[in-house]
Amino acid sequence: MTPRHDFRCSDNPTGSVVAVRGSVLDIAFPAEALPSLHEAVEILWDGPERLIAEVQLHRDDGTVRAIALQSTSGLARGTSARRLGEPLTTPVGDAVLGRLLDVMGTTRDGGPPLPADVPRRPIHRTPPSLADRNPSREPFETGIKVIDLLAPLARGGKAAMFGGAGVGKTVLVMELIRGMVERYTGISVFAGVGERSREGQELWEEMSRSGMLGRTALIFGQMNEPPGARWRVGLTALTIAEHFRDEAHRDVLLLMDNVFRFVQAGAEVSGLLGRLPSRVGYQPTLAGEVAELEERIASTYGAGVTAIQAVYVPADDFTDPAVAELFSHLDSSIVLSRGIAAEGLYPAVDPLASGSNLLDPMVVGDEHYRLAEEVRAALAHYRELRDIIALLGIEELSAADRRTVKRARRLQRFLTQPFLVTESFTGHSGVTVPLAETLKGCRAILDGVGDDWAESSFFMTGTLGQVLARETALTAERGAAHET
Ligand SMILES: Nc1ncnc2c1ncn2[C@@H]1O[C@H](COP(=O)(O)OP(=O)(O)OP(=O)(O)O)[C@@H](O)[C@H]1O
Repeated sequence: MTPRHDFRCSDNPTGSVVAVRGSVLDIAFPAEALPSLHEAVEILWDGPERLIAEVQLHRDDGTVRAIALQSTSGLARGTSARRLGEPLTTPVGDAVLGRLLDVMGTTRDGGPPLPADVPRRPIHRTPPSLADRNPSREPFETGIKVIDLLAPLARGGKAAMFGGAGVGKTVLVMELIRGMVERYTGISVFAGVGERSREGQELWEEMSRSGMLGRTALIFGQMNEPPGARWRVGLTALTIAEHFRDEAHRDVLLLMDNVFRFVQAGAEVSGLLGRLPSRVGYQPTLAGEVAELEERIASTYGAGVTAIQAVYVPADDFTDPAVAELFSHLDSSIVLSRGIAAEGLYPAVDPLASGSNLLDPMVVGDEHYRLAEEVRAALAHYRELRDIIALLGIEELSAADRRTVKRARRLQRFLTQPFLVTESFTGHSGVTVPLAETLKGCRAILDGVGDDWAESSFFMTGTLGQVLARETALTAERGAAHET
């Protein structure tokens, strides 16, 4: 059998397309020159753009089955194909900063093409060995209260936002970009996987407005592109991030929206390749494909890759195999809840379902750890009491339970926060809150400091000081109304 990564091909012999089924091509080659798995093959056609396919399986001694990365519309049987002798490659290095690229590394921002001598790297690589990985984890402060308190992100770690349609994943990822990239001195790489194509353009414009574009590379394979492009675009972005980590020793912030679309594209490819589906119709290779991507997102002793990913949860079903598979690779999981979003409590982070490996007294310290536990306990108790309140009314609760409800509701509201990226449609100016202020505020609420303050004073604001300022203004307003 041909070795998996033997890409030698001395004379680049040509083959011929023998079957075309959408994105899947069967290509015949001379038996002694059969391309290796993952090798790129160029289809020599006169179509609108260069057509590259990646070899996925060997059908027999003389035929490979490959997945095209561009549209194959108009491609006829008998068209010639040429081995490229290497896997798909992407341009890397400083030249890609400030540019919007597709899965092949072609510029899509309307600007000039990249210089011809820009270095390129294959998109398939093995992850760093365990000995080369840096296991140290320090918290990465985001300025978003509920995340810093209950699901702290790790510098050089992996985090994901999970949620069904329209619960605020993209808004949260955008807010993290706004809040973090400004303070962060490293490089950012944004991978747009299978989402709306206008989002790419908007992000590019937003980044150039805020002056962050010079430190960012944007790689897009959106929902209008063929499954091959959506499937491989994550690896392209990751390869660019790895180059900055390994060659320039610079910290990289890798943002991916949306990783579920990567799994979905893999399922489409698997079906097209003729593999039998597995659980819930997913590809039988689901776990391997997710691991191939996630295991490469790693920090080495030279520099770290901090990854923030958005994960769409189909039909709000957290037991979905793709979602469950992704959960197992993360340091921090931020779960967004439809119920909380429906109450207007944004960011709609579920405090009980979200968590982080960093929430350990050895990492965040005793005080933070205990406070997070107390906040969770109060919110969990309130959740239990809600049914009783709905049936019998709050008066039926004991005095202690009524106090818990009062404080839990204030905590819930205190953990909401107006975002910088939503200023234009909510009318609230965005705030970021230092962790120390978040801890101080939660401690005070748990100790009953705000028991007599109006709930609305805690809603969509920043520090406890800002809550108090609102409360004071409200009291003054009430006093004035009373006098007239
Ligand atoms: N923090 C927030 N503050 C105010 N409104 C918000 C916030 N987050 C989300 N929303 C509201 O929810 C809508 C959907 O958010 P968003 O596009 O981020 O969802 P999503 O989970 O990415 O959805 P999809 O899966 O459809 O891409 C926003 O347009 C906005 O109206």
